[in-house]
Amino acid sequence: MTPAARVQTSIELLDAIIASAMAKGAPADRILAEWFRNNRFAGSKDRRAIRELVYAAIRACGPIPRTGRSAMLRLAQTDANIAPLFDGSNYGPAQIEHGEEAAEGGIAPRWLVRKLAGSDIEGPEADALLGRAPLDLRVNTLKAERATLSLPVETSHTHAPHGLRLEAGTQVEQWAEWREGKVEVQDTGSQLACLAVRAQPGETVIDLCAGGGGKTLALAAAMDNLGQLIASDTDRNRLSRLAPRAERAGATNIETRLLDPKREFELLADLEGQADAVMVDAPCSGTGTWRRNPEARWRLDEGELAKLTALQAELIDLAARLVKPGGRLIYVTCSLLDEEGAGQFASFLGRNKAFSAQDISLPAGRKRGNGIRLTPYHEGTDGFFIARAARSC
Ligand SMILES: C[S@@+](CC[C@H](N)C(=O)[O-])C[C@H]1O[C@@H](n2cnc3c(N)ncnc32)[C@H](O)[C@@H]1O
Repeated sequence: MTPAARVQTSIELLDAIIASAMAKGAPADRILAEWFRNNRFAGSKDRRAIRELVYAAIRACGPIPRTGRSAMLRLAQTDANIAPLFDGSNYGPAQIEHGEEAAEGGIAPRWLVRKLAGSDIEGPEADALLGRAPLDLRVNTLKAERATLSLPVETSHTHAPHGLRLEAGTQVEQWAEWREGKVEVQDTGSQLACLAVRAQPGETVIDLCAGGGGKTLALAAAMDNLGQLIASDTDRNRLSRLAPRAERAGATNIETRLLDPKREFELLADLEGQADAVMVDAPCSGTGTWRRNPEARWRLDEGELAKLTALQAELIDLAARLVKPGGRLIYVTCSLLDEEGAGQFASFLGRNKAFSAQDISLPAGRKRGNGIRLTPYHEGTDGFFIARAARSC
């Protein structure tokens, strides 16, 4: 493909991504993967260039752009190589018309920029939300040790005790060490969140919103496969990904429970007041993970955010019912908005006097409210709020 044809293809893909974001449909990476699958004429260099262009254009626009072309024009304002490719050639984009408008730049839609600023995420903190995420691994201590594991590429240690960092884009899934379950792909922030659980061998631990089980696997390793680890979620697809991952990781103490939305407690009733620890890795706006999903900024609106904060409150209250006297509740969110993090947790403590916040000391992070905040700018991780509370005996 010519460079101009790559730009035109990226514009068309951006149109599809914008439409999908407005309809809350497939995410950008799925739209790209499908296009690459259906258009085999695009070689690996084309695919890499198109992916770069699409994501750079998404990052360059704050509010949702009207069209893919206006998004690409916005990118052209910051990258001088792009405007000359609007050359009107056969497969290239039409020439730029005089006065043709580019999409608006910025970090996010304005209402969200205001909310982030209200949570002290502005300036370089806000800019870093749209940076490029590195690739982090967690060494699975059920099968290997960080100190002795040898891997095909150079890695550096992260703040997490079993964390390794390597160049983004490395195809770790092709390594024998990955297939053998010695390493898992997991952001250092997620690893630190699991550390805050302090899961011990022999305990009863519940990962209430386990999703595909990224954190469950870290908890199984911390428990050395001893004790009861319950992974629950309302999403059948996500939860079903856990079994093959657990098998590869050699994690043998996990029980999955698929919950019914609004009737979550029914399937957990036998655990009422029984758990040593319950982690709520709550569904959230994901403002801390925009480095990986920059178009997620365009999917969120104030109504959606209000629904999420209400659900988070319900899930913390549900978790509290499962914690035994003397046990602990760990609240985690990959959002940097206080209403989903420090504020949400403070409200929980306010309405539930049996719980008191515990100081958590993690190898990285700064105090925020009753918990710890991690940000891409300061800690180089995804953005997280992590807090722990103990139930009185
Ligand atoms: C932040 S994600 C969890 C990520 C996961 N813990 C991991 O480390 O990969 C939040 C999860 O909450 C789940 N969820 C949403 N509503 C829920 C509910 N009512 N009860 C339990 N889980 C819910 C979502 O399906 C999603 O998997």
